[in-house]
Amino acid sequence: MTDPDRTAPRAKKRFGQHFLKDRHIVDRILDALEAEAGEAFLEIGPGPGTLTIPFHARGFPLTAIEYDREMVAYLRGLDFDPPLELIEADFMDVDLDAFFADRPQVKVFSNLPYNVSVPITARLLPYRQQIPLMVMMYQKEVAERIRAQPGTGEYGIISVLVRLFYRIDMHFNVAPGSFQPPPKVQSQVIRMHRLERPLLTVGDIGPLTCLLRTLFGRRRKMVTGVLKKHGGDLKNAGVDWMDRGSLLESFQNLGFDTKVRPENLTPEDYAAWLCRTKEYHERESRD
Ligand SMILES: C[S@@+](CC[C@H](N)C(=O)[O-])C[C@H]1O[C@@H](n2cnc3c(N)ncnc32)[C@H](O)[C@@H]1O
Repeated sequence: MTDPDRTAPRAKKRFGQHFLKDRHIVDRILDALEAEAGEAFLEIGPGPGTLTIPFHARGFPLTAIEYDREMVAYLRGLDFDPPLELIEADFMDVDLDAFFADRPQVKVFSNLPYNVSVPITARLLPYRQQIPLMVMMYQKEVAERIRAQPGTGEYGIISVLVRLFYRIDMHFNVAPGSFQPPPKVQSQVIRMHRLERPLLTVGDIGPLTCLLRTLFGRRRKMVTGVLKKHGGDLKNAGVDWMDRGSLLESFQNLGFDTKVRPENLTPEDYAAWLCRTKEYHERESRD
């Protein structure tokens, strides 16, 4: 389907463009999607179509969102049959409520622009019910943060948020030489499979993120101390039940060590804590 007369635009630094040139890595990413008939797919940042063209050739419905107008024009000039649905936009501005309203289940893949890889990932999480699987390439350190174990220096907000809803069941490293131009950093692809039963069953990402920001902003301090001192910040969380008193009461009630630090609580601990906090608040408001 490619038009041999057309030359892809040159990579631009400001869009984080490092194009995959290693066909073996391209195939590994596309195979990791475990695409099946009837499924729909979203690619973020197709660039010149490195992943897009071979994936489209596999015959699955694909939507791609690309910010760089020049890349969009280039892709539009290629003869995709059936046509590729291409949205020219900054992914961070796309109306995802509208996008996912029309598409009940969409597998997502991307060789992410590294400067916005975490915000893009965080922006997808509220739509997890529509996203059964993601295969994403990150700067290696970022992928390792997402995969990090509690108690380690890498473990943080994005590790908790992703793993409340997804199981990371596959990862592999990609060397700078697999890209054109080569980035200065190592890369890593991770596959995230949605959990059949999400760990978090109350509230949503917004309030939880507010709590995690308050805590991980002082990750070496004790959770109880941080809450006593900065729990007032949670007014901005947007839910009435996540108040300092309910959080402290349920924390104690769950039997967590009062000396524990934010980085020592697992995603399961955070989920249980939030659930108990909501129950506690509701009981208090009723009585
Ligand atoms: C690392 S390149 C990957 C290109 C191609 N998919 C590949 O694997 O070779 C990242 C792509 O994301 C695009 N991009 C950067 N920021 C974006 C944003 N905010 N929204 C959508 N696309 C973006 C870039 O223009 C670029 O095409």
